[in-house]
Amino acid sequence: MTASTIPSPDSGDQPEVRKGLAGVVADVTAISKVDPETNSLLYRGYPVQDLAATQPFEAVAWLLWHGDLPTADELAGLRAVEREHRALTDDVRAAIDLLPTSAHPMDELRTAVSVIGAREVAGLSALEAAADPDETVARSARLFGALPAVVAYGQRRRRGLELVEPRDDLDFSANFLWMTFGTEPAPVVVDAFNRSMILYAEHSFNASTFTARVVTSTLSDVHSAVVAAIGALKGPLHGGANEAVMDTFAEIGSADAVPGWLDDALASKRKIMGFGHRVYKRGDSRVPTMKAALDTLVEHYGRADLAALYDALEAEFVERKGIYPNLDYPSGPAYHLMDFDTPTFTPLFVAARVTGWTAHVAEQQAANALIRPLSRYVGPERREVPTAAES
Ligand SMILES: CC(=O)SCCNC(=O)CCNC(=O)[C@H](O)C(C)(C)COP(=O)(O)OP(=O)(O)OC[C@H]1O[C@@H](n2cnc3c(N)ncnc32)[C@H](O)[C@@H]1OP(=O)(O)O
Ligand SMILES: O=C([O-])CC(=O)C(=O)O
Repeated sequence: MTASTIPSPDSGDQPEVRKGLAGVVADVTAISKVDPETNSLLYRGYPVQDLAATQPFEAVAWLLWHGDLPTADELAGLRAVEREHRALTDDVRAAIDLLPTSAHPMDELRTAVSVIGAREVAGLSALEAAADPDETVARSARLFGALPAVVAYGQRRRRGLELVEPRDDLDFSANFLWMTFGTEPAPVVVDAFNRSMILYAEHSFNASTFTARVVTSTLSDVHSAVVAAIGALKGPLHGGANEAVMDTFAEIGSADAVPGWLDDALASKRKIMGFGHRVYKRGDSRVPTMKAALDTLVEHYGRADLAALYDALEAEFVERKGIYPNLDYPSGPAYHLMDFDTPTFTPLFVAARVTGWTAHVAEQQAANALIRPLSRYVGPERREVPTAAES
């Protein structure tokens, strides 16, 4: 919209307000295609379920940033950068240690990214710090390498355990689990975790990605965009729902308690976390793949009771409301079975989504326009400030 087409507040024109920007196409993207009609999700043209079945997460990170799957040399190069940044640095550890152990892990992670970002661009003006898309991708690869140690250390700190140093012989997913638990993870767990990372990596103009693009559009830098995106993802209507799913399961207790619990929840108009989606109205394209990964974990850990609760809530809620699970529904219990603490689930989402966010930051930088929508004013008409005598 050019300045001349902006409706004047006095003209009587009433521009349509799309609450929540629902249905608004805000820009183009070549990174992912979310298609609710075919219930599909493509990353740079590749079906996400095929990537999850065949690729290590590092290769998908490369794909999102560069547009194609990496050659063997490119993958080795990214892995070298990722490994170089795996260890928790002293400044980040000191910043985390300043926070109470009762701080939410998303707040820890947000703080850590702030510290890393300040270090990355120290000495640069704000304009210099913004950088170009290539430098943004380079910084993003370093950040991608650094985040697992923050998540792992946070959980260990809350459990009163010592830091575990990274291992160079493990890939991203296996090393993430190693640093968190200090034991060699079973292949079935690594595989489920790797799939979850790939499924969580990217989803077009969701709220946190759009937040990152808004920040980028002012010519701010990639770490500032990621800090803001972490704030957006924390909310239970978005990434925070994976934690909320597990809280719901804990509240319900067992499969046979589902109908009564749901009667009460719906009577009090509660939102059932892990269900519903702004774009998908007939089911989330990623759920079957994540549910299959969850099934392997249920089998591995012998937790048929959890699977029964999962199935019972899904069946009952879909039958009553016709609203389907989103990705947070299977990933919450999957992370629970892996022994992550519930508040750590959304930071795991961040460790994955940082790849998508930063790919969008680079895309926004390459064809930038300041993001600044309009609002329709509904407050009082112009009035006079009372004089001292009148007030
Ligand atoms: C990875 C992700 O970020 S996926 C999303 C994770 N978030 C959640 O799981 C939170 C629970 N879900 C929700 O709150 C919603 O479904 C959202 C926010 C994800 C999508 O919301 P919107 O597209 O804005 O739809 P909206 O919230 O208006 O829902 C439409 C109707 O369905 C109902 N509805 C939607 N989801 C749910 C739910 N999970 N539980 C109960 N009712 C629901 C709404 O109450 C509303 O009913 P109404 O028309 O009678 O008022
Ligand atoms: O697309 C959305 O609105 C939310 C979502 O599923 C995601 O970010 O993965």
